Amino acid sequence: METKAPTPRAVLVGIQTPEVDDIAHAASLEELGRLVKTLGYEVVGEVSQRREGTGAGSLLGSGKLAELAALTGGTGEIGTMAPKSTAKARQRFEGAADAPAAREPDEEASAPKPEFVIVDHELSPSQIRNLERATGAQVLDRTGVIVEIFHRHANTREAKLQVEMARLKYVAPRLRESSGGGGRQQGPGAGETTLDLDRRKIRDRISELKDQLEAVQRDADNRRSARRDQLRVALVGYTNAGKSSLMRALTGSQVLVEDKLFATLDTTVRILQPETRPRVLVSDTVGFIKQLPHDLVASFRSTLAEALEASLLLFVVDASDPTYEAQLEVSRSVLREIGADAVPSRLVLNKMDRVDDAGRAALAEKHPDAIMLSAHAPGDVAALRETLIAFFEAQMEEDVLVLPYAKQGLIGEVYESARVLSEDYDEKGRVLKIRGLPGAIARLRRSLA
Ligand SMILES: Nc1nc2c(ncn2[C@@H]2O[C@H](COP(=O)(O)OP(=O)(O)OP(=O)(O)O)[C@@H](O)[C@H]2O)c(=O)[nH]1
Ligand SMILES: [Mg+2]
Repeated sequence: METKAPTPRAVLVGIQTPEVDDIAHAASLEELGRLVKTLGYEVVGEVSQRREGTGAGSLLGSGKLAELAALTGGTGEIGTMAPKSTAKARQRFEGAADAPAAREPDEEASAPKPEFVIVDHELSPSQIRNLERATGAQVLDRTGVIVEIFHRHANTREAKLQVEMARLKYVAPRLRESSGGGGRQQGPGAGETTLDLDRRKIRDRISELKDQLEAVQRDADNRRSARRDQLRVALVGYTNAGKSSLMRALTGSQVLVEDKLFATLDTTVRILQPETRPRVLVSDTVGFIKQLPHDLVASFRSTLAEALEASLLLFVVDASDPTYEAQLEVSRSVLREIGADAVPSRLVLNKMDRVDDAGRAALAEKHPDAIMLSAHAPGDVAALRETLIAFFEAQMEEDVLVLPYAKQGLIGEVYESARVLSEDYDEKGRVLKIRGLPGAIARLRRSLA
């Protein structure tokens, strides 16, 4: 009989810095917990502390560190390499404002100690080392968790290459001498430590990955440019906002919907249903999250390119989430970073079925131009479809094209990219009155010339 590997257990650690309010701090830890669950770990405890910053060598004050170590079965000591503790004034702020642990660990005597400490901030390699010494557990930071999720769930070749690259870039500075290693290499490359060697291997692999990625991305760019001038809407927004749910409802496609962070890691493109002429393409994209590691932003390239080339962005927001504004700001800033803020956009306040009347009124006042809906309400989705169609209709122009008899093969392309209002024949060829986006009409003219 096969026995299932036990679920790894993890303790979460969060620092509440002075600029973060209680709601945001709790939401951040809750989100971290969901990320950790996505990794398949069980969260068994939480240690939280108010501090001026997250830069201290051991992250936590000594008391909190001891509390954490008690949970994981560590010594609470980081040894001689630990930097000195904080200044007096800072200790006073921290001491006064110490938050109690939000969740108590399992008291079951027989329960195994958690093997992981997961910290809600980006840690330096030395902070990770210090925390591992003190807790005896393996330490991961938020970035590490996100990189790991992407690593496990990436599907397409492009996503896999990008994630491997992001992962290596994350791992390289955190490499340390293995306990047996640290000696000098013999033979070629002598004088290099094993650590240097590992780092060099990683550098080589990264440049190899870069080449492969460029090739894959050229293909993707070609596929995208074939879709240029088509009517394209991209669903963008924070993870778990309901983008894939809307995608399903709008296109009748079976994309994955899950109450899980980062359910979608690849971009999908489907046709708006019932189909229009010309048809509207809808893209579902990977969700954003706060403190997205920079190298992973690059790995969102396909999603972002999809967004950049869309005619319209729908910013999907979970309006029932108390921190929705911060989430919206995260999505906006990622898109701003790549210049997609020039693309016309509409705010979509989703999950309105979970918002009460007072909340609805407040949202309507704050975002008068937003589309409020529930992806689960067919009437709402039909109204959104009409809104999309009207958006494109307003940008379309009418024109007359002549399709020479020698180029009748192109008739399919005309019907694909524009709406044909009438067809006539004269001595030059087929005369088509069409309605479509100016870009699409210009492209048709070029291929007919
Ligand atoms: N109550 C309610 N739940 C919704 C609504 N839209 C989506 N959900 C739920 O929210 C969860 C996340 O939905 P998804 O569509 O997977 O969200 P997503 O934005 O694609 O998430 P990622 O792919 O992880 O970025 C699922 O459990 C959905 O059933 C809605 O309008 N109302
Ligand atoms: Mg999704």
